Amino acid sequence: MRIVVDDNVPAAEACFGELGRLVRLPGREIGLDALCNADALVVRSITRLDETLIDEAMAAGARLRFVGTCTIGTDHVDQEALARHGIGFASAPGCNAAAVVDYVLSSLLTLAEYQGWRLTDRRVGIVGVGNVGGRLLARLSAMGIECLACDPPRVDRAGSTGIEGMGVESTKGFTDLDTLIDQCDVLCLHTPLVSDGPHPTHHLLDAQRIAQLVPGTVLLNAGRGDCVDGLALRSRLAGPGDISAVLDVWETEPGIDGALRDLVNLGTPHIAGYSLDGKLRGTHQVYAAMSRHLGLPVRHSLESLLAEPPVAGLTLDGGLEPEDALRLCLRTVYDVRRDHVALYRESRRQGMTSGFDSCRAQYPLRREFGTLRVELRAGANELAPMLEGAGFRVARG
Ligand SMILES: NC(=O)c1ccc[n+]([C@@H]2O[C@H](COP(=O)([O-])OP(=O)(O)OC[C@H]3O[C@@H](n4cnc5c(N)ncnc54)[C@H](O)[C@@H]3O)[C@@H](O)[C@H]2O)c1
Ligand SMILES: O=C(O)[C@H](O)[C@H](O)COP(=O)(O)O
Repeated sequence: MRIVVDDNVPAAEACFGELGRLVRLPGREIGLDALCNADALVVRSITRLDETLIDEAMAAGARLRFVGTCTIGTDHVDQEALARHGIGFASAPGCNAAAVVDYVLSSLLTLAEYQGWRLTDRRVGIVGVGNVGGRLLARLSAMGIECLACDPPRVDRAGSTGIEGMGVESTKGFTDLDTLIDQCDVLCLHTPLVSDGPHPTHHLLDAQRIAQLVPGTVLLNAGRGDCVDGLALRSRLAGPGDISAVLDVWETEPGIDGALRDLVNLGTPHIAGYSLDGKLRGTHQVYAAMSRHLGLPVRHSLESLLAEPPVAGLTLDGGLEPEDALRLCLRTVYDVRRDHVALYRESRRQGMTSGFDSCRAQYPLRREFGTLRVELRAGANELAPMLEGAGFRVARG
């Protein structure tokens, strides 16, 4: 069995090695030739598997039996075409959701510091309340931050406008996007890219909605680049310049708009979910699904793949403002400024496309907030709710 695996999938040898012979390829080079010579494919979001490519490969006699994407997003794979050819498919729902929430908190706390405001004084609107948005809602609410949420497909599915079952009380309930735009200081987009149906997300934030953003709003997109009209955002930032923007995802990745990159407050190369924990969860979820598809046992546990974090603990004494303490803890684990600087440096040095991709290919080790144990001395116990809410493991003094 020949398994073609994206270069950027960690621990593939440990997981898939016993299922077949591995061939590593850069994700953007997995095309017709690879499909025609593989029994299974393990990809990430940069490999486009559309209907034409799948049909062409199968018409050319491909023996492909299984495709797995070690990512949450699935808009790069035509699942109907795979099913039509009897090819098994699995993605990795939720695998890197915790890392995306870490990214959002790191970004917002950084902007708050630079611009002189406190996150606890802001109302946050969350668009798309699934694995990522739901975790963000839970963490922000536990930190005492007021949130509004918008997720029309979820409301359709639940048949109500409430927030039942989300375990969150400080949130008033689900509402529509225009209310979020009108009433929130921060707008976080965590929607998949959906082109059709009753709730499409392509240019969900179009020119009209971008014009409606209240001055002072922070717009953060860590869903898919096409959910925001990049040209309209560029005009708003270049013109009045009265809003802030954090972009992890961009239209036309990896060849992103350099003018927009220069205008956003924080710009990163689609790495919000790039914790080692998140990537290994993705690998393991696909490995487990492929094993089941082949009728084989799942021999390796996720825990066996994860090493100890480089910094496991931190001790805090009293006297720190809660948001300063939070910044200190989160920067011990992950500091978004590193990725922002890397994108600017590498895209200037190598050009936009290569710079964007090289930051992702050579991504440094990053762990999740949940790997850090924060020990509080007696006088610092008041910090516990904020730090626990943000996702750290806290031991009170
Ligand atoms: N930047 C990154 O590194 C990164 C990492 C992980 C995921 N993502 C992206 O984030 C997306 C969301 O991830 P998730 O794990 O939460 O997915 P999910 O499927 O668990 O949740 C997505 C939610 O968005 C909602 N939604 C769909 N259309 C909507 C609309 N028009 N308006 C409002 N809400 C809508 C869905 O009902 C669902 O509840 C993924 O599809 C992926 O594209 C990006
Ligand atoms: O959908 C996802 O899981 C993320 O967007 C993913 O982390 C992006 O990383 P890539 O697949 O591009 O390596």
